[in-house]
Amino acid sequence: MAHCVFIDGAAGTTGIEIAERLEGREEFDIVRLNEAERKDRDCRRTALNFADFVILCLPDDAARDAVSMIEANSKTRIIDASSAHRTGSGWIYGFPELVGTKAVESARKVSNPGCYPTGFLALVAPLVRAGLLPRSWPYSVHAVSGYSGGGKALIERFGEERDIAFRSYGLSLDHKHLPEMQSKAGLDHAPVFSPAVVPAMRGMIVEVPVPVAAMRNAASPAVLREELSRYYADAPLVRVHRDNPDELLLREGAEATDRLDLFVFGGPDEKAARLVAMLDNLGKGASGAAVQSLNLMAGCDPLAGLRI
Ligand SMILES: NC(=O)C1=CN([C@@H]2O[C@H](COP(=O)(O)OP(=O)(O)OC[C@H]3O[C@@H](n4cnc5c(N)ncnc54)[C@H](OP(=O)(O)O)[C@@H]3O)[C@@H](O)[C@H]2O)C=CC1
Ligand SMILES: CC(=O)N[C@@H](CCC(=O)OP(=O)(O)O)C(=O)O
Repeated sequence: MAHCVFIDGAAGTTGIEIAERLEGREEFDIVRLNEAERKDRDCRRTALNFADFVILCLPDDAARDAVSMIEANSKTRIIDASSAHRTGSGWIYGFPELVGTKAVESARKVSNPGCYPTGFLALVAPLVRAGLLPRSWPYSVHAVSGYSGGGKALIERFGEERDIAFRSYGLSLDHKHLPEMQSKAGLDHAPVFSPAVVPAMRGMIVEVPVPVAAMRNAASPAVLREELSRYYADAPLVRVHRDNPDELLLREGAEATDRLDLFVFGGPDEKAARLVAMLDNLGKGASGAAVQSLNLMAGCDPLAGLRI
């Protein structure tokens, strides 16, 4: 029998992309609310408690409210795309490559990782765990994202202000992704995070500079690359590149992808490295990750509906 799935926030950027990935899949029946119902709490409450799986594609407060509407003894299992529960207890962090597929398969409540943390953690967490990068280093993260990362509001803004070439933000140094980056990588300090948006619909580049020669207990770039290759050898969505390109490009009209590409660039003297992740903020950074977790929770082909 098909599993019943309710996407709360189905009219938003992430929700639409999840529905596209589930289109035509026989394993799932999608519960749909019409325009008049989709923000009605009673209609949502009914759907939230009726569905086998609920995927929350809502702002944080609305996601918390949705969770509060699910009855304690309900059979409903939850995937929350918002940042409301990422470091919350009782929630499994929906990054199977880092937490293990089994943890996601059996979870009742999964919190989808943030888009920037997906890139940061994919690079740093396995290396810190392996003792090849120190926990105590004050890391920094530089990242650029396509404007769909900011949902409908930012898509609309970039549609109107066509002269924005680069938007640096997070300038108060309290970006909501910091707790997740620190805790899931097991770091002593939150990184200094410099996010920016460029006039491309989707895609992102997340970079962590590591001055290995100046760090205690840090391995060479070649060893870091080797460890990432080993760690992700059986991860079908993640590719660790051995042959580094001369440049990395985000393209305005980039196709959707659920892949995560990782690079370790090292200088000729191997004294420093640039760890770089490229991904689609709406792919492995949001909707693709939600479908990946749903596949595991529902016992389906782990790659069904994903674009790799
Ligand atoms: N965009 C991205 O790349 C990523 C997004 N996320 C997270 O996913 C979540 C959704 O983001 P995104 O899709 O980009 O945002 P959007 O703003 O594009 O979509 C949010 C949707 O939620 C609806 N909504 C808001 N409040 C309620 C409510 N109380 N009840 C029902 N529906 C409601 C909105 O309705 P309306 O259409 O009327 O405004 C909208 O359709 C957010 O928490 C975001 O941070 C996570 C990773 C990446
Ligand atoms: C470009 C842009 O605005 N990006 C969003 C993050 C998108 C994301 O990962 O969202 P959540 O963590 O909220 O789920 C931001 O910086 O707030």
